[in-house]
Amino acid sequence: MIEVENLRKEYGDKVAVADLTFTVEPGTVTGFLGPNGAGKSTTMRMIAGLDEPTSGRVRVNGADYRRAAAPMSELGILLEAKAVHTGRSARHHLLALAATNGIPARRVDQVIEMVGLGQVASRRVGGFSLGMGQRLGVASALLGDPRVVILDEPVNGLDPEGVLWIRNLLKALAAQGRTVFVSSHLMSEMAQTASRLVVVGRGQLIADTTVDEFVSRAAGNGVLVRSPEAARLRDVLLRPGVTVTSDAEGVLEVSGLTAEEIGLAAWRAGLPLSELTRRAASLEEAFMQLTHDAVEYRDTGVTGLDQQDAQKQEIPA
Ligand SMILES: Nc1ncnc2c1ncn2[C@@H]1O[C@H](COP(=O)(O)OP(=O)(O)OP(=O)(O)O)[C@@H](O)[C@H]1O
Repeated sequence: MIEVENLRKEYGDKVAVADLTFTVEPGTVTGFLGPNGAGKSTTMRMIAGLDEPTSGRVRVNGADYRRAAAPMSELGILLEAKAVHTGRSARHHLLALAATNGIPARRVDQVIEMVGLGQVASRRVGGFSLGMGQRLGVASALLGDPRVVILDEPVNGLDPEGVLWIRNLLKALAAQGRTVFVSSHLMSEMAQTASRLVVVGRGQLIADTTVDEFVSRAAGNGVLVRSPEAARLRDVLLRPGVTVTSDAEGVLEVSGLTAEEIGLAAWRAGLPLSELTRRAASLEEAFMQLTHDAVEYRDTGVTGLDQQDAQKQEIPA
């Protein structure tokens, strides 16, 4: 379990993380979302004890992680992908890490197999592709068989097979009862991997909830109804708490009623239906709506995530 309490990080005048409080529970994958510069990496680094908070505190498995007797068995972390320039082989890299942390050498072979690097374990890490480097990073994070796993943008630069592999790995780690906390810009990927979300914007908490509840908060959830008697149907459906809009003749967008309730109401009124489709906002739509005010780097007219990502590349590191 990760407990974050009133966590704050200031860099001079800049408040990177503003009094964040949330808990990440074991047994599920929790996604960590937020626009660029929202404070995700800074928060993850503070959880891992790599950055000192300005104030507030973090507990990993109920204790101060930095004082743990065997830190690698408490927490494993994969930070944002960086090229590793080393002449060592993957196996030697992991063996060195294991030796300094009192981890038996046989565990190195286990993690190498687990991440699918068996064929290339004796190759120089400096020549690894980004995907192979990510797998090595995951192997390092899992080396101590940690109860808590934190991964910052683990699917960055991975091909579809690598993305699927990460997704299944994270779910398997959570199913083993571990705490899995993962940041990603890929909303569709997060929707398929995480069941809970912590969403931040400008260093502040926007949501700490399930993926389903987060998506249900967004506008765009409703039922599309097509009927040759749309105007009469609209009168039948309208009541307090129900919204009916129409952009085209014969088509209604209804929110506040389920498809079943609409179908029953139409049948009772003797009105024909030619379509009844439940529409759910995607996680991406929900994210865009609910973090709209918290986007730090925005040009006028920019609304899409892809454009935000493009901007991210323009921001100096
Ligand atoms: N070492 C630092 N010195 C000064 N400012 C920093 C430092 N590290 C981060 N920041 C600032 O703190 C804010 C939060 O950054 P952080 O990298 O944690 O965000 P993020 O949510 O991980 O963003 P991204 O999704 O773009 O990686 C940003 O405005 C960033 O510019």
